[in-house]
Amino acid sequence: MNVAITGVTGYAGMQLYSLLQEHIEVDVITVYQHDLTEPVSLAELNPRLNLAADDWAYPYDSDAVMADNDIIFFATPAGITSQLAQPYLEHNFPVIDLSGDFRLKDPAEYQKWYHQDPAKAADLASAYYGLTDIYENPGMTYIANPGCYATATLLGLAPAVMCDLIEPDSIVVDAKSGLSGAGKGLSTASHFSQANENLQVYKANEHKHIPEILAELKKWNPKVQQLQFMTTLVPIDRGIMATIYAKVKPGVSEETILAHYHSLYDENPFIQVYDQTLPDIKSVLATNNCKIGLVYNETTGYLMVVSVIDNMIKGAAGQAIQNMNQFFNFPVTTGLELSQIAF
Ligand SMILES: NC(=O)C1=CN([C@@H]2O[C@H](COP(=O)(O)OP(=O)(O)OC[C@H]3O[C@@H](n4cnc5c(N)ncnc54)[C@H](OP(=O)(O)O)[C@@H]3O)[C@@H](O)[C@H]2O)C=CC1
Ligand SMILES: CC(=O)N[C@@H](CCC(=O)OP(=O)(O)O)C(=O)O
Repeated sequence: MNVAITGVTGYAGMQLYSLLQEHIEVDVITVYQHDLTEPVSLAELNPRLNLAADDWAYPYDSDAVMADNDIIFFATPAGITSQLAQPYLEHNFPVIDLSGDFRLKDPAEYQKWYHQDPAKAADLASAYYGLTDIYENPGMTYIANPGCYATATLLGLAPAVMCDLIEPDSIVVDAKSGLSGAGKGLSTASHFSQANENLQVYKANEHKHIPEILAELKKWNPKVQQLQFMTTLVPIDRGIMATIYAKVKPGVSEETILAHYHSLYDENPFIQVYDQTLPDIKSVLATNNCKIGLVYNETTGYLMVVSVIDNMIKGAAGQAIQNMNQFFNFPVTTGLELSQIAF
């Protein structure tokens, strides 16, 4: 098959390109770039790509994309696909959108959390939220790839919320991310001398993944109406750890909790549940895995869930490929049998 990517000069796009190069169902990857007026050498556009032979990058053109490809991936910032999606939606052409533009269903909510103009309500309604480890795509062509923090948090909470094991108003998430989560652009917070040897809490109660996470939790259990969610920038290249706390419901035992986590995830090749040791970030780096550790505190009645992912893979490019595999009915692990870094 032929795949198109736009945003290959960014972190997520670069990661996606390199994973697609190894995908056995992918014959041709064509890069379309927003600021080109004529084809340029791909090696020149992004010298960091590992190319067997040089290729071309083309000016972005939706007609050319649809004529020559079977699917397009957008690894572009928020506020772009809301402007570019229309032709693909009209033609039911498969899109995997790594940005947040089509994750929320309510345009006003998007405006509130993203501070940008939303896509049309009807277009948002026709997008599918591709949390692939939980949902099966019924064949919808516009796939909104989940956010990185949202993925770690939702996978960590799914059994507890779906099976009504925790008090619905007691969920607190303390999530940490490495710097690649912020993309290639530099800000004061991500400047080396500010980020190195430092921890920075940011976007307190304002993070755009809050409504995304809450929307799914409410679908799973309408009793969940709120979420306390915090994000911290940690001085590592990649990786997310979501440490989640929630009060366990009276009468729910540790064994019951473990049984529900194992029941939802034991058949999933990408998710591992731990009840003795807690997972760390390095153990998922360079993989599409999510490792989930559980600790129950009998004294306080709180469950702590530790959910770790590689933000660039499970949190972005890997999950995007999982969505492509699901859409085209390829085996779920195709192109995603990645070895963790051994150290
Ligand atoms: N980094 C991560 O861990 C994750 C990222 N994402 C999402 O993936 C998307 C890409 O993120 P990331 O790679 O980190 O971001 P980067 O800033 O690193 O890359 C953004 C890419 O989009 C391109 N771009 C910029 N402006 C436009 C435009 N107006 N039209 C089209 N393309 C444009 C950039 O091109 P140029 O070189 O010209 O600037 C670049 O290729 C974002 O929506 C992000 O939220 C999702 C989950 C995790
Ligand atoms: C460290 C860091 O800055 N992380 C980004 C992660 C956002 C992201 O990549 O998610 P989207 O796909 O929803 O944009 C942030 O907190 O905004």
